[in-house]
Amino acid sequence: MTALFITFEGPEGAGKTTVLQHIAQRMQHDDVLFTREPGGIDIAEKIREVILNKEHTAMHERTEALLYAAARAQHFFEKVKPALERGQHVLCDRFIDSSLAYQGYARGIGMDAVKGINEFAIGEYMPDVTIFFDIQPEDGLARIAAAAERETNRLDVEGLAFHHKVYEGYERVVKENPQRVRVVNANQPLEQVVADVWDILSEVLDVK
Ligand SMILES: Nc1ncnc2c1ncn2[C@@H]1O[C@H](COP(=O)(O)OP(=O)(O)OP(=O)(O)O)[C@@H](O)[C@H]1O
Ligand SMILES: Cc1cn([C@H]2C[C@H](O)[C@@H](COP(=O)(O)O)O2)c(=O)[nH]c1=O
Repeated sequence: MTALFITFEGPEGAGKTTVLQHIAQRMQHDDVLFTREPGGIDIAEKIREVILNKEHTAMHERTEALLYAAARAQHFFEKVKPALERGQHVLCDRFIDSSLAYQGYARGIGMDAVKGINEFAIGEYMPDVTIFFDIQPEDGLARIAAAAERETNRLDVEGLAFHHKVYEGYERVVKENPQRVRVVNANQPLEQVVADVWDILSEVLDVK
């Protein structure tokens, strides 16, 4: 079976990281790589620290978009592409759709401009399947606020209007990519969200 690149997307606090942890525990395969953006590899984790640092309030939105794309290029060519070439499926917490929703739509740079930057960064590569965790921003942010162990970052602390724009950006991504993007209701008990994601993965991968 050809190795697949599967990405997990959604607003803040949607549950992507938690669900991925459950999937990783349940999955019996060693031919699956779990990773995340921004980060997943040393250089990209260092870029992550710069982007998400709450003290960096002066960061221009173009700088932000370029840093996400730079982290993506390093992570993609150093970790994701070699894994796919070895035959490993890759499950990645966030990818280019985050840039489209957050930088392209919510920051107002424009989705086409962000596509252009990313085309330079990683070429034409796109995920095979994307699972969108659908939750209203208020509900996701309330989860983060309730999670004492979760440190907030520079993007989390943007106002609610920004997070509503992020959600609208994702709605566009979902509408424009019906073949690639699968939507899961993330505002359900965790076990149900895990089960819904598992059903999609079972359909596209040979998992037990
Ligand atoms: N279905 C759920 N119901 C209730 N709480 C949940 C659910 N899924 C996750 N949570 C809790 O919500 C919080 C945020 O979850 P998580 O960090 O997995 O979200 P995320 O999508 O990765 O967020 P971000 O992208 O903002 O980091 C955590 O405290 C987690 O335990
Ligand atoms: C990849 C990517 C991410 N973001 C934002 C989304 C979140 O606010 C943070 C990442 O934090 P998480 O806890 O790991 O989800 O970065 C973005 O704005 N653009 C992107 O391309």
